[in-house]
Amino acid sequence: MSTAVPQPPQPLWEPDPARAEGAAITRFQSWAAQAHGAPADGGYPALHRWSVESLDAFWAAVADWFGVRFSTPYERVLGDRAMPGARWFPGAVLNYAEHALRTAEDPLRSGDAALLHVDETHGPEPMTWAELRLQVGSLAEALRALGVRPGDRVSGYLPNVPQAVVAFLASAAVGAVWTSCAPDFGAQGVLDRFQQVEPVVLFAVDGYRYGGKEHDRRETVAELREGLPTVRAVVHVPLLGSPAPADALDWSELTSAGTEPVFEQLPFDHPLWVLYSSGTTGLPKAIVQSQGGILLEHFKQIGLHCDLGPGDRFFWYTSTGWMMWNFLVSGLLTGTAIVLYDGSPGFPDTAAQWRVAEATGATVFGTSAAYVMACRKAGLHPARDFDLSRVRCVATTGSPLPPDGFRWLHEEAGEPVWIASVSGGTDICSVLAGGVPTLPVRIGELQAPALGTDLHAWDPSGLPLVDEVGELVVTSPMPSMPIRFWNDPEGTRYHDSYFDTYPGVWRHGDWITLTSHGSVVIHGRSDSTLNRQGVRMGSADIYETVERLPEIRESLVIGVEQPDGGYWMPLFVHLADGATLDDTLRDRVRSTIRAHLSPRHVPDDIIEVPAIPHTLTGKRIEVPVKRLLQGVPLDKAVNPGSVDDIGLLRHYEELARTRR
Ligand SMILES: CC(=O)CC(=O)O
Repeated sequence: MSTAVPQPPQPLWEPDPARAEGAAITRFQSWAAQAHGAPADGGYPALHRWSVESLDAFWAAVADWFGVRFSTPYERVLGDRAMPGARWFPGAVLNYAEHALRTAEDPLRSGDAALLHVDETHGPEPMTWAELRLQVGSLAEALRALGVRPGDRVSGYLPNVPQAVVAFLASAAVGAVWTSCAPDFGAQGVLDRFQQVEPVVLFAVDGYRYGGKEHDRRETVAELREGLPTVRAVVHVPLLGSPAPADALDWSELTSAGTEPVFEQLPFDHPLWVLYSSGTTGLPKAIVQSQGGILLEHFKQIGLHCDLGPGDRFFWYTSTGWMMWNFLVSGLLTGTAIVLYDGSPGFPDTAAQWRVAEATGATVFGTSAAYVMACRKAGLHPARDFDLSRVRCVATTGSPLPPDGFRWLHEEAGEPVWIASVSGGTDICSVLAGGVPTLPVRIGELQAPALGTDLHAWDPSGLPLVDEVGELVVTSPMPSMPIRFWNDPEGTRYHDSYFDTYPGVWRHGDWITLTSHGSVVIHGRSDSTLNRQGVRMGSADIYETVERLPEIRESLVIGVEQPDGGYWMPLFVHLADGATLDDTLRDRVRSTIRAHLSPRHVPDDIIEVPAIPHTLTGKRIEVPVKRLLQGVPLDKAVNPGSVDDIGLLRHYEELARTRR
């Protein structure tokens, strides 16, 4: 039997040695070797090992390297390392927004662009660091005058526009807890989120432009106001130019006083924002991350892994309803200008995002793997048709980038472009594995686990696997892990979301392979969360909406990753007596979902089934159905003893066979 170690596949791309030498991560390693005991040799693998074996030294080094301003110093790096419940930097006091606006204090930089706003009607409109700082300062003062205090929630029903960044930073400056939804969410979707956290202020647009059309949202905003009795003030953001309703405050009046910001000094674990992640049952999880935890995690990820700094322009196509928006805004931490594109990814044509990258001089351009595949399918030639000479990295997320996506980017996105396929999520508002500017890129692989991320692939009994598919686990705490879920006083939902499979160990819910050459391959969700174009959606939302229709007795929605990188999201319906699944009913199902949730929630197919299978405790069976649809045989996909009617599952097994 041969014991030869498998040879890694040939790299698709390797960093230019001079570039690798100058990368922040290389300089960080040399400095940390002197100042914090990091290994001077062994490159990224050695640095990564040290970062997870010496968590305290690593995170102290990150804080030092990025010059984190602790207005009261920390007593220790990790007070308690139990998961959940790790205590980071006890005693430390700071403010996230102060760091995001630091560049404005530099007279040589304050006149540079901090934000570049693009929409479907205009090219880049800059806002300088000085302007951003004063707008944030003015709005923070206005929020205080409205009685907003640290810990109060401030909500935004806003697209990806400068006003959203200003409102978030002003909230963080005051110590309020930010939360946002994109305006393509229907009223019920927003209320399911915001009602959980009881905001005192609502920033809301009158509408937005998307796909060449204006979408008036004033009626939805009225519904939100009705459904949010805790809101004391509504701030009207007139994107479509409509006047403020009589009882709403005017955006420009609150932001034009020219006031220097006052940054509330807050404990490290003070909540910064609430993000939402939809599960399979109940309301979306309301995930709370801390000011200090996000500050350090994003400094590391943006400064070291994305290699972003002053002079860079960071564009990620996102909406305010996805954590990539929060990640994008953190580009400001490293003095980088961020590109806010508020529009359709495919308007006026599929090339839209490349056009934005060209127009803004983006140096790191992030998008979804699905967009890359759409460009490939449309036969685009971005580097031929646009000046992408400034783009040095194209990053993708949302779903694993398929091998053809790597090849296409390598050929069509300009030479030599670094392809960073990254994966993490809302739960940590960051990246667990992805880009490293000093490592080679191999087709279909994420370059490596991120620094400070003790990532492994485990089998069901908790044994580590290499070169085999396992559950993605993180065995040491990370600062951006949730401090808690909102309205989860005992921490039960938080615990059950990540820690019920392997006690004390974070189970992320992805199937991965950790390769023997140190890279990571992601195979998709190991639970049944729907994840379409990077946006996680709860099946529960869809059931709730569809089953309001009298013709639908029960439903089941599944998201299936396809071998070609696509995503198939069928909705199975068990009809009420006498109902027929004809085109009229199909249209009604689609339009109900579109109106109450969003266009993204609309299924690809609606398929009638004789009944929906359940567990013995009455839960709809999603994961086994997904596995059946992926071709796993019935006896491997489900334990028959746990199902109310095993015969129902044969239907899905058969469907998978006929679809192949
Ligand atoms: C970084 C990510 O993992 C983003 C996502 O797909 O949710």
